[in-house]
Amino acid sequence: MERQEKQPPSQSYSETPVMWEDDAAYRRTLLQIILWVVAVLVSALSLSNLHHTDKTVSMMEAAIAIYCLVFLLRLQHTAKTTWWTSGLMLIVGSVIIYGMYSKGLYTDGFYWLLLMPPANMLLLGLVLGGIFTLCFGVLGVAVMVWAQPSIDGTLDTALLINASVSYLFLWAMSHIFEFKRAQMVQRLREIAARDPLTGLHNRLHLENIFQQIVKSHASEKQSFTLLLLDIDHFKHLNDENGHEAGDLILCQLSQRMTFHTRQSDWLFRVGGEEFCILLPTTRKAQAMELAERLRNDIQQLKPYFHKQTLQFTVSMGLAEWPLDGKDFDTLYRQADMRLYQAKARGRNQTVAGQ
Ligand SMILES: Nc1nc2c(ncn2[C@@H]2O[C@H](COP(=O)(O)OP(=O)(O)OP(=O)(O)O)[C@@H](O)[C@H]2O)c(=O)[nH]1
Repeated sequence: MERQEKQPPSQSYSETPVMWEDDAAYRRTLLQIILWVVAVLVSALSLSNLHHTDKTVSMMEAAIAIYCLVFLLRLQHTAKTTWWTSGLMLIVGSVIIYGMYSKGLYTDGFYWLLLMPPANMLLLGLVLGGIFTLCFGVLGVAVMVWAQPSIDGTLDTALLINASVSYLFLWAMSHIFEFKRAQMVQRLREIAARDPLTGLHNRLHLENIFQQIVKSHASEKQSFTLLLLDIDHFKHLNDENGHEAGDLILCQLSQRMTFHTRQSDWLFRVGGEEFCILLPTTRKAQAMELAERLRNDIQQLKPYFHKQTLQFTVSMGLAEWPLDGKDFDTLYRQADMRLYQAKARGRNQTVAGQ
């Protein structure tokens, strides 16, 4: 297979949405709690305002309560939670701003506005949450400057400064919290998806990545190959030279695999001495060339361990999508069967079938 120009790493987790539903699940749970709290709270406020103050605000609060209940019903079924959440924050923010503008609710409105930075960050993340926080902050200050003189004829500069500083402080704190949380989630994702010894991906997301590759290849009518690789007589190597020597072999093999593949290929350690490579846009014939190049290279590899040279070989089985199987289980089983054939035929060889 022709070695392609090095591309920017394609194995970024942000490009693999199916892999990381944990973060979405976190926001979903958070949303569920917040929606219930907001629905109950604004219903109570709506009833209270209906009797005491502004009827428009009361109607707006009732609208928020209804929106929350509809959102709660849709939450488990919609993939567009960001749209729904943005809608919620937009309505809540608008009611707060209107409340601040209408004279009677001026002071209360400001306190409610302070909820915007943490709520936006928690529910919408750094970028979208930041945009919402900025917009409502600017609107809040504008409303204070315009509306305040109309109440008593003067502008309370101290109050305006205090309000702005409090808002900015809360925004900064929420931003740092969300930034650190996102960083930690990313780090945990990387740890969870990698094999600590070789640094390759573990099998946790193999099937997800496979589905992703199928999706992109099906639309462009292209093929790709799944390669299974197993070290020959690894138990014997371990028994003869010790577990540490075995670990060294695993690491050297991983390095050679990385060297012989492109950055767009996916490398997994799927078991003790078993590896899987997904080769996008690669037909079996090309994959066979790569496999043989890799096999010959490994055969000549002589890792040095405790004053002795180690030698090992590998066997491989190939299967091409969609020729040898359309779903993950069928394709993997086919490659595994061919790997088994390679072992049965004497090891140190690749079997690709017809
Ligand atoms: N050093 C080391 N050995 C491991 C690791 N994981 C699994 N193994 C060993 O890998 C060996 C696998 O042995 P087998 O499954 O019998 O396979 P094999 O000896 O390679 O035989 P064939 O595959 O038939 O050629 C076992 O001895 C495991 O203990 C690891 O992380 N490090």
